[in-house]
Amino acid sequence: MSPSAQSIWKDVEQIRSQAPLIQNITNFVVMNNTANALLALGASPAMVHAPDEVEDFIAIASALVVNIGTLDPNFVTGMRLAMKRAKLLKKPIVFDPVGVGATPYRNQVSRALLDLAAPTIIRGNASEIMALAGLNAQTKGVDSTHGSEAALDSARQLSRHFGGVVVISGADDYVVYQDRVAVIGNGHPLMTKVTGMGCTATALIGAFVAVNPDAFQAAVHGMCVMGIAGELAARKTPSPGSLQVSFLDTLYQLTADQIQKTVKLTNQ
Ligand SMILES: Nc1ncnc2c1ncn2[C@@H]1O[C@H](COP(=O)(O)OP(=O)(O)OP(=O)(O)O)[C@@H](O)[C@H]1O
Ligand SMILES: Cc1ncsc1CCO
Ligand SMILES: [Mg+2]
Repeated sequence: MSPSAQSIWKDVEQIRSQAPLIQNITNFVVMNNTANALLALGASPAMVHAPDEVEDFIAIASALVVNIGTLDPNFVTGMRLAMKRAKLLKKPIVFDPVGVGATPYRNQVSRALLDLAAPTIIRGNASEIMALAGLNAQTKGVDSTHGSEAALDSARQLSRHFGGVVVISGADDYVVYQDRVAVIGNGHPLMTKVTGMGCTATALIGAFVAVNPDAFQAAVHGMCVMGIAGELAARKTPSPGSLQVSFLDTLYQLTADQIQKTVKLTNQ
């Protein structure tokens, strides 16, 4: 079934009623933002990265989100253990290759993690998706220097190689799986002035894939809700500090009617 306003709302209701536990191994910059976004959506976040406990924790979690934003060797050990165990236990993995392409360390770690345990869903901006697919893409640290459509071929290639869903975020978001592509036109440019909105999108996808076994749908639903909440929040404020707060409030109060009226989703 193609994703639609109705299927988005069905998953939002599932998340609100089930409050799935989402294990996050994520970066120090966004830990608070993404935990609050998961709570506002209705999920139950836990930021757990110590190598000594990640394997035990994934046993009780419904999905694993791995984000390489503030990478260090201890985090990498935790990521390897958690991803391997998640694979074994058939728990979905969502991977965010923050800043890949910027340094050889990020490239090596990302490729090794993907080879160790192929994620269910990968979400990055255009530069990150292109770098991950092996293109020598220009990147400016954690920000993209390309429009999202520039990474479509790379996303298709990654999806074929790892067998999972690939999301390219940006002004338009693309969700790619095999021969399927969905385009989401929601969002607002002010969202790029709040740190970690991409990381937040990845975390929200973690909640959707925890309640929906169709990973393509889950990724589309997560990106739609992200974009809709950002767009509605930006109608209430012109500045990034209050956008961050308004985004959480909007997410918490999101209704089926708002989704229906705001969603800009094209299934290709
Ligand atoms: N120019 C834009 N116009 C409208 N919405 C946008 C724009 N850029 C980003 N967004 C929104 O912000 C979300 C986050 O995407 P973005 O590509 O900026 O992530 P990112 O670069 O990975 O961010 P970060 O690394 O800070 O987490 C997108 O899914 C989209 O909803
Ligand atoms: C700013 C920043 N630096 C490393 S991770 C991160 C959060 C946005 O990706
Ligand atoms: Mg990012």
